[in-house]
Amino acid sequence: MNIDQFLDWFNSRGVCTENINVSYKKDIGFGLYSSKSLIEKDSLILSIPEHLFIKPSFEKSDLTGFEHLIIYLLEEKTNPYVEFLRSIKSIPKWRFYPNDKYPQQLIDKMSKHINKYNKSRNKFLNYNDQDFQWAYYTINTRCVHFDMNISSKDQDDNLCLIPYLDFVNHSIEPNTISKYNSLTNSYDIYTIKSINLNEEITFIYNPHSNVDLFIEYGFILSVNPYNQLNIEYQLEQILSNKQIEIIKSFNYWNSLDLYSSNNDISWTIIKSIELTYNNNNWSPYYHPSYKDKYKLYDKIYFFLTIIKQNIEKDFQQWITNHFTLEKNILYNDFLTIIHHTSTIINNIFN
Ligand SMILES: C[S@@+](CC[C@H](N)C(=O)[O-])C[C@H]1O[C@@H](n2cnc3c(N)ncnc32)[C@H](O)[C@@H]1O
Repeated sequence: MNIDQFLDWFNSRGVCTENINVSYKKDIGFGLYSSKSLIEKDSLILSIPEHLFIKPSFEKSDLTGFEHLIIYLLEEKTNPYVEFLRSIKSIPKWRFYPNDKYPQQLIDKMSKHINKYNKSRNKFLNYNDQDFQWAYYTINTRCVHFDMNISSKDQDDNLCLIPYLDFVNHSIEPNTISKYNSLTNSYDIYTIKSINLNEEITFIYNPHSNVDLFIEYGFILSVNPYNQLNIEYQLEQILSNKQIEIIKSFNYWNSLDLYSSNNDISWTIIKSIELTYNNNNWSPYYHPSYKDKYKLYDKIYFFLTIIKQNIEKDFQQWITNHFTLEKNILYNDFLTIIHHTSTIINNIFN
């Protein structure tokens, strides 16, 4: 089914789309664009009624809501929206190149992603790989959060697919927000800026870093304030197993990320680094002693130097014909975070 047939069907459902055009662009795929000369800020531009949502059925209790939606896509043969979705490619590009020597920062998250994928894949062995991949990634890249009013608060149970709303692309400087309206039982899009003719309508999916966007959706942004650098495996290199156990026992082995826009460095990271030189008087609760201030400063600085060297090495090894642009952007993202963190450290200690 092509886009015009889908839009004919969708328009026959009675949704008002007079403010909006659907267009296709090479790098971003389909998207929604303003068809009015000017749409004012705070306008309701699209309202999709709940009866058009595709929600998980929860017929089988061993499946998550996400997996129920996969079954729906695989089994549904008459819904024109599902027919149309079959023509859209949603599989992130890196899944086609498993032999690239990706940097550790990507590998850690890719492994988590693949583990989750395989867990679902093993529950659906009666479908072939190609169909399953299509259904899995269609849900993964297009569903939205929706409170199903069930006891489970797991995000994989509280989601749905919303035809047409799923044409909206992601931006970190969006011109709309979308939310469920429980008075009208519809998912609504409101402008948060005025929008000119032909301007793309965007919202922010989530404050995703470029690594997350690359892995989950297959694209990255040239500028992204939500970038982060996970330093778990780097900390594992400077801490002994016993020290890691201590950190974990206080529930500090989490939020081990450096950020490109935060103006602080996380307490759990400071405490982890302090432990490398202060085994005897270390306490999880108190600030590092003032007299050791410069020691801590030196250790953090040294640690940042090691992280930088590891990243440089990792990216040199990532020889790729498929991701030249992504490689450059991600490399610069990480160096920017390290530089930003150095500046924070300087401000804290000097
Ligand atoms: C919810 S769909 C949006 C509609 C989609 N473009 C389409 O062709 O149907 C999400 C997918 O759109 C693409 N996308 C969304 N925002 C993007 C962006 N800022 N840059 C590049 N691709 C984007 C990615 O392929 C992502 O997996």
